[in-house]
Amino acid sequence: MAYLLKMILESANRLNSSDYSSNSSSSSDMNSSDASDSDQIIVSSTGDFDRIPLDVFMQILKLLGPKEAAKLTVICKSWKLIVSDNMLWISYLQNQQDPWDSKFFAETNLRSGYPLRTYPSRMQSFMQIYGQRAQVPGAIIIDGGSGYCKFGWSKYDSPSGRAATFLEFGNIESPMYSRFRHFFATIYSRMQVKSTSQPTVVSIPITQYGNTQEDKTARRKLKEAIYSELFDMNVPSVCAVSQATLALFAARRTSGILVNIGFNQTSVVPILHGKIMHQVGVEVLGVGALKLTGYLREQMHQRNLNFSSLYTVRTLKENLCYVAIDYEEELRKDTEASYEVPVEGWYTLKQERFRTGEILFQPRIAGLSDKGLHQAVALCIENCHDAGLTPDDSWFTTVVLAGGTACLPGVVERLDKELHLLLPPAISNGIRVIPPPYGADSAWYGAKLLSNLSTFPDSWCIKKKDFRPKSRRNFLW
Ligand SMILES: Nc1ncnc2c1ncn2[C@@H]1O[C@H](COP(=O)(O)OP(=O)(O)OP(=O)(O)O)[C@@H](O)[C@H]1O
Repeated sequence: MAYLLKMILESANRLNSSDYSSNSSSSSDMNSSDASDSDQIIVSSTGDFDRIPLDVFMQILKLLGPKEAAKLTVICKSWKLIVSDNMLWISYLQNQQDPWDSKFFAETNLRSGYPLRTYPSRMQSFMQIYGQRAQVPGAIIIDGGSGYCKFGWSKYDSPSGRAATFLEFGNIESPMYSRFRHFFATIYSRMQVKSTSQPTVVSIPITQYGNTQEDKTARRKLKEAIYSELFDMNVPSVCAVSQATLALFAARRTSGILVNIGFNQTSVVPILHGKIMHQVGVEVLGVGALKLTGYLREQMHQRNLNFSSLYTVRTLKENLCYVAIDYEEELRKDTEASYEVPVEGWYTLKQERFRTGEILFQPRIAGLSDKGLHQAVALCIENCHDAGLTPDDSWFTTVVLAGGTACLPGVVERLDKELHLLLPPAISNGIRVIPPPYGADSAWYGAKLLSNLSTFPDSWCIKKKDFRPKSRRNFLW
């Protein structure tokens, strides 16, 4: 094997250093090569290598790695055909750190930007895609949740920082220019990057849900404010996409119902081909992470369980609480369990463990008048059905959860069960509830998919010179 590798490399190097070398830089080859465009050298075989079975040949190429393999395309047409094999480049992409499924989803569904177009009829070869991805500059990703902001560099595995939005930046749900500026400037400074250095991808909060002209104007202004502020900071190109859409992309879907159990509220968002269907209706519930923490705190007070900060309550919620599949039955069980909170010590919870999450489905337990989560999702599904936007119903039968609270054990199963009970079988049979793809960081990961696309930034970002706000600076906030 080592001998074969050596022979291949030698023959490639010989040819690379001869006449062909002028146009053989590995990355440009990868970008420009196409199985049909090498007319200069027409050789019908790979010479002595013809005797090697193709699968062995492929194994050798896999061992050589993408850089060396790319050089081999200049040897002759036969080599080029073999080396351009999609499966070979797929295997190189699979060997990289990000999950292959997500990369494949992104390259086949998100390459075009809006409007989304699904390939692969006009798909480029994976060799070209590999080369283009290698050259993508990457981006700063900022997902400014109303409770917690997640930020980081798109080429990293996960967000490099998280910050409590309400403590550090004020409430960005009422975004004034100065708040935006302070918010973005703080993040760039935390990341120790210049705003001018990279494109920035920002999640747009799920606000202004309605379909009135006022709602549309408010949404447009919010988006324009984000772009304006970042361009004022000389960010070279900017992409702002809804937090809900990004979370759906993270689940490798472009259509479905995205249920974000957020910090202050829960939003049920119908999305078709990456666009929020405001005309169908976004359902909003006043129950979110903060209410769950508050309700657990109340129950702990009632049982005289002392704690010095809300951090303790939150930690217990995240580590002991769950959602029961059958609430009444759970009340009859012994559900006692303990957890040690650093510094504070051991705590034992009983029914609080499942009563806390139950307010998602029965808000009245905590004195709230909202609909239950399952009722809001069922209503959204029925609205999608009635709207008849597509010939079949498949787009809205996938329900994707997002947000930290959606990580509570049992939420997926309970929602699935309740939806099957509420909806007629004709609709409920196809329903599938999907857990949050990356927990509280789902939107951040959706933005990461966009930022590493072979077509990024051109397909998704706007450059400063192309930005034409309708009402620059003339905003209400
Ligand atoms: N495993 C878990 N179980 C239960 N709750 C969790 C878990 N992980 C995180 N959370 C809760 O999720 C909340 C933060 O959620 P998230 O980061 O999705 O909010 P956000 O993005 O700021 O909200 P929004 O979507 O409204 O902007 C916190 O209250 C945290 O306690």
